[in-house]
Amino acid sequence: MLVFPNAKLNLGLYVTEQRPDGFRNLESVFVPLPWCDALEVLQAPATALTLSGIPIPGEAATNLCWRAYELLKADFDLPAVQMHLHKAVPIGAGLGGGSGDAAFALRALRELFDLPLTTGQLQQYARRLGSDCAFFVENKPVFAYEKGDIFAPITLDLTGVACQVVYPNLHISTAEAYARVGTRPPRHDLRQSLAQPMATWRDTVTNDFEDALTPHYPVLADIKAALYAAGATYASLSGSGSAVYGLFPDSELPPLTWSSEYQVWSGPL
Ligand SMILES: C[C@@](CO)(OP(=O)(O)O)[C@H](O)COP(=O)(O)OP(=O)(O)OC[C@H]1O[C@@H](n2ccc(N)nc2=O)[C@H](O)[C@@H]1O
Ligand SMILES: Nc1ncnc2c1ncn2[C@@H]1O[C@H](COP(=O)(O)OP(=O)(O)O)[C@@H](O)[C@H]1O
Repeated sequence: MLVFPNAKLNLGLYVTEQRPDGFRNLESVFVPLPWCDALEVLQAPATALTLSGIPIPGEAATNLCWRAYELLKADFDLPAVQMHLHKAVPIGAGLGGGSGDAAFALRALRELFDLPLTTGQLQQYARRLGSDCAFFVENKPVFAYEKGDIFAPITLDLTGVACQVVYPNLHISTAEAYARVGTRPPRHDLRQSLAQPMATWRDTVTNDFEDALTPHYPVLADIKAALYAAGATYASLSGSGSAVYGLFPDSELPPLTWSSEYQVWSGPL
């Protein structure tokens, strides 16, 4: 079975409270971003994971695809599988690339072996692999809260919106980003703000990580300014960075030229 785990973007992100379990409560809107890895899962005589594309730090057994398999194997009599992951989504980018791989591995294993798991049950497994992993089970725009793993529906019309995502070859780990950010009450009602015309989002749809990280990584502000200068209606850091994206509602992407060291994805949302 061949699947294409996509990434995500955050439209606004408020880090609101410290939790007793050490995590933070947040509020954000997650939307699927069609920048994809490729993952093949086949029944095989012995379990193995092979990798290509962007190098992923750590042993195969720490890879989120492997951990997804181990998680289900603990509860179901799964046969051995051969998995191959081709990595294209940058890591440490705030694009949830690893989380997407994990959730798509869970989904592929459920389908391949006909596991009797509801969407809610699969989301519970996904939550054990990472806070934003459960989002990729349904993979549709949601308002996310608590650890970013509880969802409420949101209506968001992004038809005709073109997007450019710029990864400045800068790995910011999620743990580092959370260590640098404080907590504060939400600055706006995100769902209300996103219901207004996109031209108003610049002032109301903000990401707390952007304020916390930009003083340490000025390149983030430079990319955002370049996207606005090129005509973006809205631009922001995604998640805990370091990818910055611009939205262009008339489907027209600007002829922007970025450093050859950057990775850039452009297309409709
Ligand atoms: C910031 C967000 C926003 O969408 O995404 P990314 O930018 O990483 O894609 C998420 O909260 C990232 O979720 P995820 O990447 O799954 O994080 P996890 O593996 O669960 O946690 C990594 C570390 O981040 C911190 N963490 C994570 C989530 C949360 N709600 N509070 C936290 O404090 C903890 O220090 C934790 O040890
Ligand atoms: N399949 C995978 N793809 C990407 N990162 C993975 C994967 N498996 C484990 N990881 C680990 O997860 C971390 C990054 O996850 P990722 O979701 O890409 O981060 P971010 O959302 O911040 O860009 C890295 O420490 C990486 O080693």
